Amino acid sequence: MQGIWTTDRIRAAEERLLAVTPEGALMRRAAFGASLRAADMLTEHAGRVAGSRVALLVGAGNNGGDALWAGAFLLRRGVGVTAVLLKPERAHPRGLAALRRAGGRVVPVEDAPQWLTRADLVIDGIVGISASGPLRPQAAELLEHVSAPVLAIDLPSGVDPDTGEVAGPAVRAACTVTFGARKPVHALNPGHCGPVELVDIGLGDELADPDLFRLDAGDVAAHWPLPGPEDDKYSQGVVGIAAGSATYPGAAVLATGSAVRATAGMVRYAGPAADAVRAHWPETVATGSITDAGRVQSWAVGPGIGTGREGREVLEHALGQGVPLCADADAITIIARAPAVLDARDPGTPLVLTPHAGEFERLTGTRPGADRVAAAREAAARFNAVLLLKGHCTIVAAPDGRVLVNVPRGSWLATAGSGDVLSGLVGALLAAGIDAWLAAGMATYVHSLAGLLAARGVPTSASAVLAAIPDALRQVRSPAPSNCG
Ligand SMILES: NC(=O)C1=CN([C@@H]2O[C@H](COP(=O)(O)OP(=O)(O)OC[C@H]3O[C@@H](n4cnc5c(N)ncnc54)[C@H](O)[C@@H]3O)[C@@H](O)[C@H]2O)[C@@H](O)CC1
Ligand SMILES: Nc1ncnc2c1ncn2[C@@H]1O[C@H](COP(=O)(O)OP(=O)(O)O)[C@@H](O)[C@H]1O
Ligand SMILES: [K+]
Repeated sequence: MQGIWTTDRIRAAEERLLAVTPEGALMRRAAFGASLRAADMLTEHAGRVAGSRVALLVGAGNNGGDALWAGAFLLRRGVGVTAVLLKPERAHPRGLAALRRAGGRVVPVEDAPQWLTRADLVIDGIVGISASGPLRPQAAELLEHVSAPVLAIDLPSGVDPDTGEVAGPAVRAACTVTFGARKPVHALNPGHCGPVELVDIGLGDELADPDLFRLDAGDVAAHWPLPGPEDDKYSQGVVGIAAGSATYPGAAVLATGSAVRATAGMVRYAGPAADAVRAHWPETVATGSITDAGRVQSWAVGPGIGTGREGREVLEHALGQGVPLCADADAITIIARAPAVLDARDPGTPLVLTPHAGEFERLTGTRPGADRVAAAREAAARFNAVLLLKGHCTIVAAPDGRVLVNVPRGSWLATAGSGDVLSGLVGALLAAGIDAWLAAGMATYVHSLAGLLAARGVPTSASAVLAAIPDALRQVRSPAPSNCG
């Protein structure tokens, strides 16, 4: 698992490390890493390093210092570097001296447009982890003149470091180079960060447990249930799906199908769409009513069941079975309207709730807001459930405070029915006995990878996402190497 630390924690760790490191050493380490990345970008976008032109946007803090030092390193490689100082009197003194020594040009903000429009690459050192609020007007105006690719130092300026919120003009980076540890913004706003490269500055020993996690392919591969020599169809966990209706059988077909694709264990379906489910997935055991469904090790309940009395009875019955349960879609609305339905649950039995923002509001009374991690964490504690908050970046919070963030692979899953596919995946993993927080995270990871593989660059559908689950699992089990992102 990748760890992610909030800026308070990073700052505290940096202070401890700074106290035992020669002055300026950390910044030079960080800036040297940034200059290597900048050189790669110049090769990629301008076809050369020596002879290319870089503009630095330099704010008043250490983030600006990083940019100045990176500029000094690039000058040594024959790059023409111009620094635009937003607050000349507060520019990092050592960084500025290094840039000048190396032959860099320094210009005031008024002259910036001509240098920005000519640049092959812009380095954003406006603000880093100490950013507060939207960009100040002077910095915001400068961004209007940027057309070259941007390398963000530590994080894209204008994006909140801890929540990823954008409340005004902000840098949209082609790539971000960060130092010491990943910060929440990198997982919560991948669209503004671009691929994120981590430069080691020796912070590791100063960082304790992460605040957030991000799963990688290895985590998913290590825990994904595969049949072993001793297994049979029951031993891997039987998942029950209660979804769909006679009028809307699609949700049932999608949720059941994704459970079928996800694991080798048995899938039971219970509900009014049994005929449609059998027709699509002959390997399922389908019945018309949840009371005849037989034993399962988990339930996924909700997509398309309706929010009336029948839906409520189905949910209550499933909650009363004492097995882990994923409540999605209509099941969430039922809980929101009649929280007493949860009385049927044994509080020790794992529950996963999978709201999108609208369902979250129904459930809790408020929109998730800018700090989606805090919102998901609070709701997880309040409902004593794993709370999977859907969206471009999906947040998975456990009632004990653990949170993971799924960094999406594009927006391909913004298509009708893709949530039904997710609930089948979660249900299947719960049946295999996997910790509910991890199960929800693994399901989300594979769901977004399946979305990418289904789309291959063009709009896709929930059925295609479902069909891509096996390929996603194959890829997870033998991932392509990557050092960025
Ligand atoms: N402390 C360390 O050991 C290291 C720090 N590093 C760099 O230092 C950065 C943090 O530096 P600082 O704590 O000095 O602070 P920053 O450089 O992140 O920002 C502080 C400055 O930005 C201004 N500012 C804040 N919000 C703004 C906004 N919305 N619009 C415009 N200006 C705004 C403030 O007035 C202040 O002058 C990191 O992000 C990283 O880039 C790296 O050099 C690695 C080592
Ligand atoms: N812009 C987006 N980028 C990435 N994933 C998205 C985006 N919009 C939605 N998703 C994902 O697609 C799924 C949609 O689920 P849901 O809202 O329940 O839709 P439906 O009810 O149509 O199935 C969720 O997993 C969500 O995280
Ligand atoms: K920055």
